[in-house]
Amino acid sequence: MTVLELSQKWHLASKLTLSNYLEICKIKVVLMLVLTAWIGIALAPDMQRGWLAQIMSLLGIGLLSASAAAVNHVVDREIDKKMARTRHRPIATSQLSISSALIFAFVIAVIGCVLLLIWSNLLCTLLTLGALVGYAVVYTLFLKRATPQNIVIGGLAGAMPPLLGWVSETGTLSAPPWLLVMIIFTWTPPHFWALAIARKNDYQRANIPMLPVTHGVAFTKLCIIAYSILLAIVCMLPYLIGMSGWIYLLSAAVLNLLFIGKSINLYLHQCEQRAMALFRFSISYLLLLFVALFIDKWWM
Ligand code: HEM
Ligand SMILES: CC(C)=CCC/C(C)=C/CC/C(C)=C/COP(=O)(O)OP(=O)(O)O
Repeated sequence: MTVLELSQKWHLASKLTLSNYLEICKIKVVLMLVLTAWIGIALAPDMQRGWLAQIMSLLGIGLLSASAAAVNHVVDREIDKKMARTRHRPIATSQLSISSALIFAFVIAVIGCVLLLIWSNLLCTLLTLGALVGYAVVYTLFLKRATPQNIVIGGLAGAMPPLLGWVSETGTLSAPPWLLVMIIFTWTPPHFWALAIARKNDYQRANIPMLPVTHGVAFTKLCIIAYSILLAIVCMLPYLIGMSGWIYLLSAAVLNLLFIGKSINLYLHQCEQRAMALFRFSISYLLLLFVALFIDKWWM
């Protein structure tokens, strides 16, 4: 083998390893979590910490979220092997060993904690660690396998980042960021159940008690409508307490009308593609809602 061939092989192997590590971090989800944490910082009272401290805090929150995602991949490897959507994952296919994944998760968690301790504060570090344990242990190891309410309760961990961002800035707990947590908390069930309807057979095969498996698709669709209405109500709270203005109110009204409309549409039609479309819409919805919160705060 020539030196050129060897270097090409090494290049390919390292690219593959990097993409495996990125995959177990659930990088797109983590980017969304970091975005919501950033809005938490942007809406908090300005503590004159400067942009470097804010970026480092977001990096810390992102690293701890990625660590939680990596642990989820290790804990769920047997389930992942049984589901069409997840059976190509690096740990499920043994492309990445359990020990490498756990060492990786530990190292990035330690770096994340150090960043948060240096650039934010102890309360933010502890709360972020709490969210990590909430997702990687409480949701993944216990709730996911135990009850169809798994994602309702477990959703709290993923809903925490706006509060984490706010606390990284202020060092104290206060009421306004909890409203943002409540928004993501209420958004999570329709976000996930839409996907669970489309992937019902996967969950059935893996023996995971997701709502469409235990209570049927029609009931799950009704729950999605109920949560989308609740979400619309919760979304009004930032305006009602004077935290956000009319740009946010208008954006939230349009987005929620669309969400409710699409949920009702899903109930009225038996079509797997509509469920996937609602799942994808839920992601754009959250992105646009949080961008609207930001624009509302900084353009007025
Ligand atoms: C317990 C709570 C949650 C559950 C059970 C859940 C479930 C899922 C699942 C199963 C997927 C599909 C992943 C895949 O295709 O491999 C997904 C995708 C996604 N979720 Fe969630 N989710 C939750 C919370 C959140 C939160 C809090 C956020 C952001 C704030 C979020 C953002 C996203 C995004 C951006 C994607 C698309 C990822 C991609 O395209 O690769 N999720 N979610
Ligand atoms: C520190 C902090 C904020 C932690 C939150 C971590 C985090 C990555 C939350 C996202 C929730 C999520 C993607 C759940 C899906 O898990 P699943 O196992 O049901 O989905 P899967 O089958 O795709 O793995």
